[in-house]
Amino acid sequence: MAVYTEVTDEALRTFLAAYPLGELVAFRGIAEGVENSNYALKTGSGDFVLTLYEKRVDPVELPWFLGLMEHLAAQGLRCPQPVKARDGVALRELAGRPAAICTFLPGVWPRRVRPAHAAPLGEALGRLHAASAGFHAVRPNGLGPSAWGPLLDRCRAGGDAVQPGLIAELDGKLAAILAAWPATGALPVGQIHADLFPDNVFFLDGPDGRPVVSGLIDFYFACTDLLAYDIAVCLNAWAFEPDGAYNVTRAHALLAAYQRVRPLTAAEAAALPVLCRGAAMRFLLTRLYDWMATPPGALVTRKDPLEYLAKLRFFAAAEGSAALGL
Ligand SMILES: Nc1ncnc2c1ncn2[C@@H]1O[C@H](COP(=O)(O)OP(=O)(O)O)[C@@H](O)[C@H]1O
Ligand SMILES: N[C@@H](CCOP(=O)(O)O)C(=O)O
Repeated sequence: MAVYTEVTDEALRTFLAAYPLGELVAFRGIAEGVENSNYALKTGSGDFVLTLYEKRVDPVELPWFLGLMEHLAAQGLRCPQPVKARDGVALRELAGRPAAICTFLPGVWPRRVRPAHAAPLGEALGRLHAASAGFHAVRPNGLGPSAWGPLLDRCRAGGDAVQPGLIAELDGKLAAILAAWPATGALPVGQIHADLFPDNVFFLDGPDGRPVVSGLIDFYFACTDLLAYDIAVCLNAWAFEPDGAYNVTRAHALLAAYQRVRPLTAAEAAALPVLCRGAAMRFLLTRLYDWMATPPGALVTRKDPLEYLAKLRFFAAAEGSAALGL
């Protein structure tokens, strides 16, 4: 479910009249996604995605997100490119919501991650970081280490009902992560995606049948943070098998392909284990909070926080970066 705001044909036609995109040919709501309302749009000029930004996105931040996507697309990265209306403005309003049209990307996201996805993903992440180097506006990570304590506090009352002993375990693990977190200035910083999960990476089959990245989407958690933290997010999201086992071969392929674009510094390589623990903590906490805050019967499917407890435990026990595939 991800159409929270309905758009009438009439409102859409009036909205589209501001753009040089030709006549509306087809229009349908996209069921996937959780944050915003997305519509697939076909006009005389081609295929587009119309997004109406819902309550969880702060409208003040939208120019930063759209500016980053515009910058990355101009650098040749395959990501949604915001489309400007005739007056040069991409961020507009529709049905009482901030709204924007972006280019539609071909491909599908992998429902089942395979070893062959790892190298193209690593390369795409490296390219994203390289392409973002010229984008200088800063957006602090609202879900970075300083947010984890307050988020854990908000889960304190109900967390142990999800799993007995959970809150005490997270208190201990969070304290250890924060104590080992890299000092400011120790690692390279840049624009990161921060949520590059399989559902945000589209693939097509290349000429040899191997998957090729056809697009990266959903930049609405993007921020200015440690580049290597983005790798840690990807290892969390892509390197585990459905049975919970860490696939070190797949992780190695991801890391090696990334490093062909941007080699890691020695400090980044050494910090990888704590960055992976931090990324596991971040997704565990947001899932735990959503798990407790989402009322029964809500249309959004809740994501399992305990999947990330298992990942956090794995990273806490792993010995060094080599055990993670570096
Ligand atoms: N530029 C795009 N090109 C093609 N499909 C897109 C594009 N943007 C979004 N989508 C589709 O919309 C779905 C939800 O988008 P997403 O940005 O993940 O939403 P949310 O932020 O609400 O989670 C995606 O899974 C994809 O099917
Ligand atoms: N990737 C996060 C949830 C964010 O959802 P998205 O649909 O905006 O990518 C998680 O798995 O917890």
